[in-house]
Amino acid sequence: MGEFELIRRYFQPLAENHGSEAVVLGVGDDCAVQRIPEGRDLVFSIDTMVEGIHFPQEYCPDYLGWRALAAATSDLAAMGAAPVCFTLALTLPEANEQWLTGFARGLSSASESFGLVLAGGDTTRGPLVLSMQVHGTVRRGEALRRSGARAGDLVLVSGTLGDAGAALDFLEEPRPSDDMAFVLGRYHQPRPRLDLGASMVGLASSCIDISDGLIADLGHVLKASGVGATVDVSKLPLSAALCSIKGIEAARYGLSSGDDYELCLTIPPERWKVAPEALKQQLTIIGAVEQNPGLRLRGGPDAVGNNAAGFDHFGGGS
Ligand SMILES: Nc1ncnc2c1ncn2[C@@H]1O[C@H](COP(=O)(O)OP(=O)(O)OP(=O)(O)O)[C@@H](O)[C@H]1O
Ligand SMILES: Cc1ncc(C[n+]2csc(CCOP(=O)(O)O)c2C)c(N)n1
Ligand SMILES: [Mg+2]
Repeated sequence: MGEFELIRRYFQPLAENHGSEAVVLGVGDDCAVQRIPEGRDLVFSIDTMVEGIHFPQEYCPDYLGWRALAAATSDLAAMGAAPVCFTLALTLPEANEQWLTGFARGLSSASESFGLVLAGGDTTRGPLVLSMQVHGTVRRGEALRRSGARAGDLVLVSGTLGDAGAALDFLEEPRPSDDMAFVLGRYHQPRPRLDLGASMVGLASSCIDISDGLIADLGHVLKASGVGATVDVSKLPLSAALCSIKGIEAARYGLSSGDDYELCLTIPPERWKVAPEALKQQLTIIGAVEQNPGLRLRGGPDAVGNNAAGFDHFGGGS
């Protein structure tokens, strides 16, 4: 099977998954063409996944297709953007039909589930690496940014934290318990918080998605906003499964492990008061923004440290 046959067989069908009026021209030409509606801004981002770094060697291709698109799409959720389309740059060691079938299946269900149509890409031979560029739109000037947090704002997170990080210990488990199966599901099939992000436009003062752990990602918000915060570790939303698997260590996972793709937002208290009940139910208040720079943790077990700098691909060297 040649390069063009591979694209036609496995990826062309995704381009026809669900027509989007915004994609004027998709797979097959030198570029795709996207039309931006009047009064909206284009929001776009690219993320790469490398075998052995972001996913294990010999990883299930169905999960890989889903996870790679979910991780990239989570950045659209963090900006409050509505999803439109994505491009896929895929480097493969070989054209294995069984692998490609699984990968295209996982990618296709993620693309339908998140409402993003495949608009183009690039296919090359080499070590397994994939990059996805996602495109969305948001009302002009209203994209949620990292830089808008102000002293007095509440710090909120969606869902539960630490599950996907805990799953890394069980990726090879032949007979996982129910608790293990729960955290594994959170690692294999993360669900970017697109609806929540879009609903927070005009309400949140800042937003980031948690790909790298709460301490690291909230740290990016605080730095970009020129403020600090105190987080009450006893308020962290932790799943029953994580608590049962990790016990006293659960809070450490909630603070510093990545891959959950939940949102961390800040919001002025007067806006929180009038926020719709349906939004409040998806979020947990974990702390408050302060003038004094830096992140302070209180209310946690003694074992909890504050030094989770996040994953740095070039850190630790000279
Ligand atoms: N090679 C690069 N060239 C230009 N800008 C870059 C490059 N790498 C990263 N950036 C920019 O740096 C900023 C931070 O990137 P980073 O990848 O850490 O954020 P993220 O995608 O939200 O997080 P994650 O990749 O952990 O999901 C982004 O604005 C990104 O566009
Ligand atoms: C097999 C395996 N080992 C470790 C991890 C954890 N991990 C790797 S990179 C990263 C941060 C985001 O990276 P980037 O900044 O490049 O987007 C995280 C949380 C994983 N997901 N899979
Ligand atoms: Mg990135």
